[in-house]
Amino acid sequence: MAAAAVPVPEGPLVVGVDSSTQSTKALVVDAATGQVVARGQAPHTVGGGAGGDGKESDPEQWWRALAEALGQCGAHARQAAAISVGGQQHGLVTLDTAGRPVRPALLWNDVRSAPQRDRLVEELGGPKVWAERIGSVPAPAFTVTKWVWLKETEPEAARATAAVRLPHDYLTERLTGQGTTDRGDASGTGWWASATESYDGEILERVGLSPELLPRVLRHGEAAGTVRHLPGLPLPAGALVATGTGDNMAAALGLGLRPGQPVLSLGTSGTVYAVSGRRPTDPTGVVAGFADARDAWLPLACTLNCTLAVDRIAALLGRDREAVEQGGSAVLLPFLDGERTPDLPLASGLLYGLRHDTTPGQVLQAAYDGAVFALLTALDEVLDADAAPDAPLLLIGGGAKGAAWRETVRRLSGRPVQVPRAEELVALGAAAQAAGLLLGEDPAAVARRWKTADGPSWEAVERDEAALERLGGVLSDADALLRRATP
Ligand SMILES: Nc1ncnc2c1ncn2[C@@H]1O[C@H](COP(=O)(O)OP(=O)(O)O)[C@@H](O)[C@H]1O
Ligand SMILES: O=C(CO)[C@@H](O)[C@H](O)COP(=O)(O)O
Repeated sequence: MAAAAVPVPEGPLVVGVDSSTQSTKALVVDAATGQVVARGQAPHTVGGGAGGDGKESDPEQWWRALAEALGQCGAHARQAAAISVGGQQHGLVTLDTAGRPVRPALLWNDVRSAPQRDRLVEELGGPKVWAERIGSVPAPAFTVTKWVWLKETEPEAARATAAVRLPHDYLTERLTGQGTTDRGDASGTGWWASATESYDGEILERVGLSPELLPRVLRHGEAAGTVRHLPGLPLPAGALVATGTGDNMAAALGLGLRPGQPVLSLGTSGTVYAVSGRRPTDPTGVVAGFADARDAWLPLACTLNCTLAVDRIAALLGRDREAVEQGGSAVLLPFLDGERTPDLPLASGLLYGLRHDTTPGQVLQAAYDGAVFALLTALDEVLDADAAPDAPLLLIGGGAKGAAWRETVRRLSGRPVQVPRAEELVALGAAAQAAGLLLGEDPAAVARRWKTADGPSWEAVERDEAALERLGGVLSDADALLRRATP
């Protein structure tokens, strides 16, 4: 059978980039119709740092991966009129006076700054003060905690730092030559106050970081600049560059979300979020009070252990990731990397409730249950009065392609589930932002016009209360163990 021909593009072409933990994905999209005309993907390496217990990546590798992913898009990328970069949130990129990385970036899922986080939260007056001012009680994911860790652990690297960037800022700056960021990604640093929508001078002073080292925060709809003459990068010089944003904010744009529509994203991180008109200020720290990429808010909860953790358990059991079996009493808390939601940065994985008749497939199902339970518990906190209790959960991220993930979410949430056919929603959101800038349109309206959220849906099933109760019970009874580092 002949391959289906890609229709001739109607409108100008735009590029959307997702620079995430595991890889860079690039899409070339027809701005008029949302048709993806070309795509590329190149992997990243995540290392453990000097002690082996961190999560670090080389920003130069992200840049090379971007060039490779764009290269795979062939001639289409060279015809793009605008581009935007969505990136993994929170990562600390430190640059020297020549704009080169001083050291590898500290990633969002590196929990080594947990002691610095605890101290910082107390020093500023406790969780409530942070929540009111910043919008979030920082987790060790937040950039501010990583900067303090760097100053204490590698003071020479901190001294050599002439600029501090987030992953998407770094890539955008390499495209334009301008140090810029946006309010969405800035809201995950811990030094951008959601109450005033500006950098917080007192926090910056407390952590010894000059505001001059930080990028300018662009407003929604502003341009970051244009693509410089960059030989070797298959993009036309002069193409418009949009602000870019954090990956979750980009996915929210990519879905054209309206307030209160709940999203559950299954990737390296698990996230649950919704757009809201109200600025979040959750003093428990479960809900991060991020800004979205427009002018609203994006209350969000994030877990560290999602698809990679469950895939690891499947590999340990020697099973395909779909080879789950129902039944039994096993409970698995898959906190292989420590955990952020619940706030247990030192935790490791825990398996409980084994019997002679427990099967490997049941243990694998228990890993899915543990990962999804943490997200659904947080979802209740993320959603506010805007949210309809029976609204379908939009399931996105690499895991949304898997039946075991989808069925676990249905069984533990009791909600209808919809899986958008469009797979790369972060990159599509970035493309919608680029198209919005180019055409002078609201990027969320662009995504709605592209019908990015369309896809099959599954009805609600009865919630598996027994499984939820078992998981909740083990989580609270094992609290002391989960707060301890493994010897
Ligand atoms: N067909 C599939 N079924 C289930 N999970 C999948 C499938 N394909 C990819 N994945 C999962 O998707 C994950 C990557 O998701 P993605 O959203 O691309 O991650 P990230 O953006 O965090 O790098 C992988 O860890 C893998 O477990
Ligand atoms: O830390 C968070 C959100 O607060 C993560 O969601 C990161 O933004 C990483 O995303 P992925 O690489 O898993 O997409």
